Amino acid sequence: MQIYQRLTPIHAPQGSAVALGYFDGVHCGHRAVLGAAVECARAGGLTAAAFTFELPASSTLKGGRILSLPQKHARVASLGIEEYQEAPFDEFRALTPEDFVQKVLVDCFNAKQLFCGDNFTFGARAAGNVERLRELCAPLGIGVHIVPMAQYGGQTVSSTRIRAALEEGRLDDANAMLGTPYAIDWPVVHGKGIGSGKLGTPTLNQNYPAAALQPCAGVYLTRIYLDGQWRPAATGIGKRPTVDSSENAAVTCETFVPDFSGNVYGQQPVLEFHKYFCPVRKFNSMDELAALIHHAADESKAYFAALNGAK
Ligand SMILES: Cc1cc2nc3c(=O)[nH]c(=O)nc-3n(C[C@H](O)[C@H](O)[C@H](O)COP(=O)(O)O)c2cc1C
Ligand SMILES: Nc1ncnc2c1ncn2[C@@H]1O[C@H](COP(=O)(O)OP(=O)(O)OP(=O)(O)O)[C@@H](O)[C@H]1O
Repeated sequence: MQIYQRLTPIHAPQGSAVALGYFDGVHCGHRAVLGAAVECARAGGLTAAAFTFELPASSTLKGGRILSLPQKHARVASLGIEEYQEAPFDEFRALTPEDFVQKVLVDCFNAKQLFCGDNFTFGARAAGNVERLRELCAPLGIGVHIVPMAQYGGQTVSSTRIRAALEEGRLDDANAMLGTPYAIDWPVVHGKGIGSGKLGTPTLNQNYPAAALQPCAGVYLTRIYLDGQWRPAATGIGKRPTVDSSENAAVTCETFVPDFSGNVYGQQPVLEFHKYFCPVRKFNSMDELAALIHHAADESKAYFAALNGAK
């Protein structure tokens, strides 16, 4: 997938089928929109493209990011999108709906077919909606396709609902709406050395950047991609009350990978979250904390053994 970080003409000699939106999480609704653009492009000899944008790290416009950019890109690319435009929001935020259609969709995309959900808005102050998009595109011969809104639990799937589910510890709901497990790939950083020391359970620390959405504190059954294979693991997200009782203790994200030893500092392994296991607690001793970590790791091994056995 070719990624453009500025508003640039893409490679679309026969024109393009373009999916439109922010796509944080690349959830099942987004997949339907992106997938429809890919299908249309393949059937009609067009280039499969997506128009999205990047917000400054400090922006609260859309809430904390569900996925890192590499994770977002990997998921969009896996759906078959060939050309991906991810301009800074400021490059087009002031365009009128008319200018957005001309300068972005016509000049940059050579768009022939557009795909979005019925809540898509565009142009300065989100002045354009899907009816306006249709009005502006009809005289240009550009087709506008509104993809039916994906539902979960009787309500429309949205990035906002997924953020709430992750923050409330409802990982099953978040994963069902995402259509694939929630995952992170933050760089592995050094911890305090307690894990490999007193605790006897070395942990791999992948702490969240400020702009990212942080799921609910807790212990999770996870799997991590290391040295070319998926390995069952157990992850704790929280303030580590057993080892740090200070009020403003940092929240860390630490993963114990049983039967693995290796130096992965600086790498960005993908860590998938499969089950919420239990809350983080203050234990009376390091032995009790170590027992919980081993127990969670055993549960994770059993969970993935059962999952792989069922395939
Ligand atoms: C699966 C798992 C569960 C954890 N649960 C807790 C917990 O309930 N309470 C707690 O204080 N710390 C918990 N932790 C964090 C440990 O305290 C932390 O991994 C340990 O202190 C090592 O820190 P270090 O990486 O800075 O050396 C957990 C860690 C893991 C990997
Ligand atoms: N449930 C859904 N089903 C189908 N398409 C959707 C769904 N949700 C959003 N879309 C469409 O996918 C594209 C990207 O959506 P976008 O990321 O802008 O919003 P969202 O998922 O509704 O999140 P938010 O909660 O931030 O509004 C848009 O075209 C939007 O209309």
